[in-house]
Amino acid sequence: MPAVSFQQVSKTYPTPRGDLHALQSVSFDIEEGEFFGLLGPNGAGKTTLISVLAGLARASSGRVLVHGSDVQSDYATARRRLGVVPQELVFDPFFNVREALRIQSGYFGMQRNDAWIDELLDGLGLADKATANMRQLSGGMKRRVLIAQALVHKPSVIVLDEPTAGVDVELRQTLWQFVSDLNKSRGSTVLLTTHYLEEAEALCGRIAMLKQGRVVALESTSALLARAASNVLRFKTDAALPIDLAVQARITGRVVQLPANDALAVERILARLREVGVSPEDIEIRKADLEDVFLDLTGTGGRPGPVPLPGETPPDAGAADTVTGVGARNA
Ligand SMILES: Nc1ncnc2c1ncn2[C@@H]1O[C@H](COP(=O)(O)OP(=O)(O)OP(=O)(O)O)[C@@H](O)[C@H]1O
Repeated sequence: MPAVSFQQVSKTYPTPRGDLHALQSVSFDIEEGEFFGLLGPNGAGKTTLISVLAGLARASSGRVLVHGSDVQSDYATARRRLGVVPQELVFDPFFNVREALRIQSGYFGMQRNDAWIDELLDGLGLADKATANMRQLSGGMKRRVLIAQALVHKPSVIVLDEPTAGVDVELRQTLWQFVSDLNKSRGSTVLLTTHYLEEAEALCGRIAMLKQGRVVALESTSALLARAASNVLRFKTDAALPIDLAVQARITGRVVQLPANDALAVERILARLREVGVSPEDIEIRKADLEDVFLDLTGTGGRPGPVPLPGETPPDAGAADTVTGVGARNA
């Protein structure tokens, strides 16, 4: 039996400008013990799908099962098996960290849960904050508590909705270490949405990509990577690219990246640049990554969210991230 089964899930929001189809017949299963990634550009429907799974939103049609229990008709059983880490920082300011975790355990009818609470505090780097009031914690520490709260009832399915958006590298590493350990040692199923494609590539065995509420890819991470052009030519330039290259390029500020499978493709690109008088700087060839596939499939012409990949220029730092941006920037 799958850990999670999405069956023909649709969700429509009525808006003043007509119905908005946030999810359209989304169907896929997540098997027990999988580390599964849900990716998609902003507005693709990731949070809506997770809200339906967590019983926070009702699907307009279709159904979602958690270990066979329907999240609507058998909410309590399904919810017990889910540990959902929300995007927003919501917390009760009146309690200290340990109290908050004990109260959360109580919601699930778990008494004497302190051994597990200690393990969570240790694993998430919160051991010295156990008696700190929630109000006194930094944003990063509060996020760690939210994660601990989601895991306090030992759920078999862990759902992480962009848990590392805007958090520092240290927390990201602590979190991934901890969740990977749970996945490997306890066999927990993990469903992760993230804007960091590198993270999905490193952690997820299988990935679903959503675009405008529909599944556009559902494959193992390695199969998705195999879809990418195997090499990418990367260089810097201030000049405008000729349109035939611009339409294939991924551009971040001065950095241009073009699919180039073999030496001949590299030569052709360089010859074309010479022809139009563009001199590329810092030329290198790298292996294609998940972002290349993502851009190909979702056609967003940019990365999937506002968070830059490590080592890249943030999109709001004057970078033109789309093909049309090339013309706009360099025309
Ligand atoms: N309560 C709502 N009422 C109307 N429209 C909504 C509501 N919640 C979400 N939407 C719309 O549904 C679509 C999917 O939104 P959703 O938040 O699920 O996307 P997402 O993939 O999680 O995006 P992001 O990466 O930005 O978080 C968007 O067009 C969004 O504007």
